[in-house]
This record gives sequence, C-alpha cells and structure tokens, in this order.
Amino acid sequence: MSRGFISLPDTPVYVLADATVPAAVLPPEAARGAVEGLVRCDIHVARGRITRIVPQGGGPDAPSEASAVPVRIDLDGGIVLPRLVDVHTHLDKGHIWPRSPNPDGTFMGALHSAGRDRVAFWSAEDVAARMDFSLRAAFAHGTCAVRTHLDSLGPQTAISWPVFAEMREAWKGRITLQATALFTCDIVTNDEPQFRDIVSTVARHGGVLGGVTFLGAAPDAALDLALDRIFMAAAANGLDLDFHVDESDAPEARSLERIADAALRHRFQGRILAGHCCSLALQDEADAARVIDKLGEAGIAVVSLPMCNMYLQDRRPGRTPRWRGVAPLHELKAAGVPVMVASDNTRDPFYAYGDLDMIEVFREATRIAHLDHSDDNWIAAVTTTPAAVMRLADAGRLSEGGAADFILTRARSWTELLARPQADRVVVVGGRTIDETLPDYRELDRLVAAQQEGQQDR
Ligand SMILES: Nc1ccnc(=O)[nH]1
Repeated sequence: MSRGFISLPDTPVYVLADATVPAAVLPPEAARGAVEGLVRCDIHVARGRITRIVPQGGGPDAPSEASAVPVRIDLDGGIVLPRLVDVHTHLDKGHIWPRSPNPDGTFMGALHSAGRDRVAFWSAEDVAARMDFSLRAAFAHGTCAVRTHLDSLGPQTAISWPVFAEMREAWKGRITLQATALFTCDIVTNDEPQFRDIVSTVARHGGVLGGVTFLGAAPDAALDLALDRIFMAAAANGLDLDFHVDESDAPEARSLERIADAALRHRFQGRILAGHCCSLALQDEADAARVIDKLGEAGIAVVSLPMCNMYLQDRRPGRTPRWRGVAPLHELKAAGVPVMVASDNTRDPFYAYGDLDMIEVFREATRIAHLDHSDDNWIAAVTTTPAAVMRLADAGRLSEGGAADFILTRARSWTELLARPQADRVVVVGGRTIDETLPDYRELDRLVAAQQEGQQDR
C-alpha cells in the first residue's frame, strides 16, 4: 500500500524526468544553473542505482542502457530529495508517553518521568518493540540513517546496547543505525568502574561516546576533569563524540566552551557533535562570538532540535513562552560551523509529539529558526551535513553511481514543499517504491497494558 501521488513502473531502468533537485545535494557539476538553490534535471536509474544526472531534457538517454529504452516518468518539476539523515534521536525512549507522560511539560518533568519509566519498564523486549516501531515510521517517511542516543546508566547499558546491535543488523540495507552513549558526566569522576563499562560497551558495539554536560550553573573543574577523561577514552578507542550540551535557558550554562577547550587541549582527531546548545542563543554577543569562534577552531559541529526545544524551553504554567529555545544556527553557520537539525525525542516525556519524519523536522525548523529568507542551502542541515558527521559518504546526496534512493514530491518550489506536510510523498529505495504504511499506535497498547498489570501485581 502506498500513500504516494505516483506509482513507479516495475522496471529496472527508468528516467525521473523534469525533476527539481536542491543543488546542495548534487555534485557541483550537476548543480550548475541553480535558481533559489534548485536545479531542473533528469535522473536516470538502472537496477537500483543512479546512472546519470543530466540537465532537464538536455542529456542523451542513458547510453549504457542502449538495449533498453528507459521508461520516462514525468515529474513535472516535482522536487526530488535524497532520503534524509536524522542525526539526533532517542529511540530507546520513544513512545513511552501513554504510560509515562510529562506531568507539566517541563525539562525537569521529562527527566523524572523518563527516568522512572526506564527503571521500571525498559526490558530488552520493551526497548526492542518501541525501537522497531520508531524505525518503521522513519523508513516510511524517507529516512536513510539514524543516530540514536541510548541512556547508558546503571543496568540499562547492558540491556539497551545489545538490543540496538540487533536492530542495526535487522535494519541493514534500509536504515543505517548508529548509537551514542548518554550518561551524566558526574559518573566519569564519581563512578569510574561504571564509566569504564560504558566506554568498553560503546567500543565493542562501534558506537559513539557522549554524555550530558551540566545544564544550569557554570561548570567547575569537575566538568573539565570529566571531559579530559571522556576525550582520552575516545582517543584511546578511536571513538567519535556526541554530547548533550547546555539544553537550558540559563545564559550561565557554559559547558559548550569547556568542550571546545577540551577538544583543543587534547588535539582531538575524531568528529565532535554538540546537541542542543540552547543557552548559547542567550549569551551576550561578545561571549557567543568567542564560543562560536572556538567551535570553528576545534571543528565541533552543532545539531539543533527545534521541535523538542520549543516544547520544553521557556515553559511555565499560565505564562506564554517568549523565546524559541533554539541554538543560534545562523550565526554558527555564518562562522563556518557545520549545523544541522534533527528529530530528538518522539512521544516521550521530552516531546509529546514527533514521528521521526525529517520532512516535518525541516519544515518546522524553517519556521522556528527562520531558515527562510536566508541561504538557499539549508537542506544540507538534514542531508549532507549530518551524513558527514556520521561518516556516511553516500548518504544525503544524489550522485551518479549512488543508490537510487529518493523522496519524490509534487512540490515544485520551497514554498510548495514547506507549506504542506508532503503526506503524499513517494519514498524510493534501491529504485523501488516502498510500502509507506505507518505503524499503528494500537500495536503499542500491549506495552502499556503489560505495565498496568505489572503494577497491579505489585
Ligand atoms: N532533550 C533530551 C535531553 C535528555 N534526554 C533526552 O531524551 N532528551
């Protein structure tokens, strides 16, 4: 079954004719002549791969396929995107909302509610069922790669990482999966055996090392010591880093600069991603400029999570929120810092909504962070930039020889793309349309029912 506006013919060779493609996802030679960051072209496909990308109506038909006259699918100017990259998610928390909602919509409410749910219910079976549900939604929406944080605290580390490893295998060829350990940095200095266990688990599973740096008051020497140990462990094991940073409205939350200092101090060679960085937007301009310069020097990339930040930040009962909660993406980008946006949480206490739909994330990010009236290459924030952070050379772009993976839409321009949710998009993987049926929430009811029975037994 498909929700899509078009069904592709069941032939191995075809041309997506008169496609509109963002220049940002094309190689430079195919991106020439872009208007508002968009190029009209024909995309030739054979046996699951892109064979040629030529100017619209201009190029000869695929010469390598001379024996087969390619079927032409006229897209009439419809935008074609590569499948999108979701670099910051929490698949282990997803969809616990029905049994553990956020009581008041605040960050502290989220922390407590999710923490209680984890301790009570996160068996391997529970985590696996919710992860798989989330990945089916992501796949149906047109996502090709997902990085998830995994709460790596106490006994959960030994439960969630093997489940993740199974999921990565099961989803191979459909979605590329990566995981990052999420733990509070005080563990590093206060519970060294636990930290060593986290590092060895991450190394064994080919994961990314992370941690959440303190949210409120200016961090002291303890944070620097913790960061030193995290950077040394990452260097010793060849791991990349991915932190939760300053997710708060406190301008005195300054751990981002400490991370940049640590990266420079250690001359760290791996990739570093900093997530959230909300409070950077509230620092005075001189301070923010200094921090942003240091990020550039240290080669740190930033991912903003606009939907979750708008939900949690500046929430107080009876008071309308005044600020949007997002990192200063324009300033970061102008300084050459790689910036991206991602889903973050989905239907859990940190965010009541969300469906791992990167079209939704890009559309919401455009509105929340004013990505419009600006550079016309912001689509890189959900395609090539996160792909580079994840070291996925071919993801998030369309190129000759690359996989024939696409999101086809009826929209011909950015305004047509972003005005509607693109519910009739067509997702193509390996040259073929996929089943875009979204998983039914009802199948998760048993997880809530099991929990209620468990509570009655107690
Ligand atoms: N925004 C978030 C912070 C920490 N943990 C989460 O799951 N989400």
